[in-house]
Amino acid sequence: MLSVQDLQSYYGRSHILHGIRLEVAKGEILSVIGRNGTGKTTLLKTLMALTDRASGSIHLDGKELIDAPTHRRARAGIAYVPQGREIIPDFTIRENILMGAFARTDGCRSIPDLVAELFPYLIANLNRPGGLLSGGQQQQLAIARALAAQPKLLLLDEPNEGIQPSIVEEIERIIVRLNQEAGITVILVEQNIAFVRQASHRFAMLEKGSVVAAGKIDTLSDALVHKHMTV
Ligand SMILES: Nc1ncnc2c1ncn2[C@@H]1O[C@H](COP(=O)(O)OP(=O)(O)OP(=O)(O)O)[C@@H](O)[C@H]1O
Repeated sequence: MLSVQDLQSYYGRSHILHGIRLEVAKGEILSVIGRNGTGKTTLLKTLMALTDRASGSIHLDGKELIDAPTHRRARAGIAYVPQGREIIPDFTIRENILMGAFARTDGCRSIPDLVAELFPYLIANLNRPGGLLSGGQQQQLAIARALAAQPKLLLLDEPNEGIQPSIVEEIERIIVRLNQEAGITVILVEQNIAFVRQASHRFAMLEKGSVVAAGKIDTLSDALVHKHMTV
């Protein structure tokens, strides 16, 4: 479904990603792991055309997107949940969710059934301002906004960062459900290796902007984790 070849990415003169190669099959969860500062967020941003410059190839279902701006990638079926969530505090929950719907190509600006199924709390509170929600609820809102675009491919950047431990499991369950029940392909940046092992089909380990190990999740050994992730 997604094939990335020789991906280079830059912020100004800083060359951050060096020849990334990735393959993600339809229906998979690919987890991108690695130490802080190795380029995981930059990889997701580059897939969404949000860095200053990039080259290489990003094929989604056979369509080359490397020169496409962000809105065209959204319309091609990629949705992004950024680290820090970036919801608009003064907008209601409904308005925040519907922002995602502008990427739909069928002109429909409604809340999809999947969002209602996964996030009953949000649906019961559609007129509350997004800024009044807890961190975990805001994360749910950011995921709901992305799902309102009815994406094929969802990019999730550390969805459990800064969230109360009691809510983490709920977010994890939602990620697994949207993959297993709705068939949405996911690229997940995640620090929790136990969850990576439980939820993902494949992994890619980054170091200094390059993929240093990748494969089926059962090949993610403790030795690999220790070598590339402990400080
Ligand atoms: N806007 C920017 N301008 C210049 N350099 C940046 C910018 N954003 C990130 N970088 C640099 O790019 C490199 C990769 O950062 P990135 O945030 O992609 O890493 P990461 O693996 O996601 O780390 P973390 O887990 O801390 O989020 C780092 O050296 C960082 O300092």
